[in-house]
Amino acid sequence: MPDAINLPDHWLEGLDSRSSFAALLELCQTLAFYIVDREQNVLYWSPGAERLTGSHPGKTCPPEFRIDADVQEAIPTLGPNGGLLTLRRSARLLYDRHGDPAGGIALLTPADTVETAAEKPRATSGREQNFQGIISRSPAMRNVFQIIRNAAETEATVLVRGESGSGKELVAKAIHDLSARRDAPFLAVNCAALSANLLESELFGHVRGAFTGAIKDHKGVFQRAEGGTLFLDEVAELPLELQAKLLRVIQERNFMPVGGDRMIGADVRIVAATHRSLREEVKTGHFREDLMYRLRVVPIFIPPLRERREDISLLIWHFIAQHNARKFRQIDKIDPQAMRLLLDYHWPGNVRELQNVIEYAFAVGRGATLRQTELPPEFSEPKTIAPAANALPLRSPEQEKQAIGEALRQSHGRVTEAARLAGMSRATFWRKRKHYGL
Ligand SMILES: Nc1ncnc2c1ncn2[C@@H]1O[C@H](COP(=O)(O)OP(=O)(O)OP(=O)(O)O)[C@@H](O)[C@H]1O
Repeated sequence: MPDAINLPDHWLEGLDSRSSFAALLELCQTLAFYIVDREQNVLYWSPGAERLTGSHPGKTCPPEFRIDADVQEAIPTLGPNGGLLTLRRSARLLYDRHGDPAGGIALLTPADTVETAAEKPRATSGREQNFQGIISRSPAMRNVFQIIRNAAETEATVLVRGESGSGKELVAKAIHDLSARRDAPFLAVNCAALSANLLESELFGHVRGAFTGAIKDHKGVFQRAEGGTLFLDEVAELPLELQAKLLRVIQERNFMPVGGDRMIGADVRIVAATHRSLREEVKTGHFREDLMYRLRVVPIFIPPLRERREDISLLIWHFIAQHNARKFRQIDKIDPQAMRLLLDYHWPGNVRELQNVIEYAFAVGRGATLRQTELPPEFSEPKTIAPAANALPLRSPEQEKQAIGEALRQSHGRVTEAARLAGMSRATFWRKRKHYGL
């Protein structure tokens, strides 16, 4: 046991214990520690402890974490990646003012990295885990955060690449919010979601009489985002004729509305995104090479969630906290089997899918514990780990069209929900919907 800490009695007696304790806890949040009461209820589980163990145990202290004596020991527990983790635990009993046991406080450190523990909290400090609303503790994402910070200081065009639901729009928004353009609009357009004509009109606007139905002038997003940032999602889907027009805006900083007769200046920063490799699209003749180079001045790659598994539990608790705040149901514990399934899942729909899974659990379940039975059906099917994409070719085009139509009906046109019902990412859903003319 370490030496006792001797502080002057008269000074200690003059302290307000409540605020002093609160100040101490606040200062130590990045450390992994927790406090239980006499009944072994968890009173406090620090963000550092949540990071280290990958979860919050809820109200009742798991057996391995009980504090009923002053101890220094190694304990095995389930780690953030679902594997077994050995922790070193130093626990102390706490006493009330009558000298009776009132619970305890314990500090946790990874048993095998005690020497480097001093650097660890810095690398995964609370600030780094929530960067402009992007929750992550993975080293790859910390790299992304740094590129966002640097790119935001410039006017460079950014190309974000990542699978559907991996957070590309969040990255674009973060760049906008950190840039000098933050007080001007941030507008997003999904290039896969509209037909070529509608997309042209949405991007560049049209004048009255430009085509049947153009009953009045319409300002496109390039005009409405004046001074701000335009997020062009699924930019690889942009038809070739519109690629030429986009290239012109980037080079000349002006454009012509559909049916117009004068150029309009465009002061807009472009952040584009794609789930495809633009290089491959260039090779197959679907994307202009000159435009690719103009767009990918600063390329940012977001790894899929399955490649940053340390983020899974963090995101689960993040979305649970968001739902808890709505007060319909409070979840403060995840059944270990449910947690194991969540940690092992392949997450083809990335963070959006995880968000939906938590929403599903809140909708179908009750009580303080998230149970296995509250996870969507794909978690009880034997092949949950296989990517959903593998299953798609099993459907004939006719079946697929039917499935998409049915999903749209069931979800009353809510695309995110419909995509989930059809077992596709939202981007794939949009593309296929367009393909089948639904
Ligand atoms: N790291 C993250 N932290 C918190 N929320 C996230 C994170 N990544 C994604 N999300 C949430 O997941 C959802 C999908 O994110 P987003 O729309 O940015 O993905 P995307 O890659 O642009 O998807 P798509 O290509 O389908 O448009 C959003 O609700 C977003 O807030």
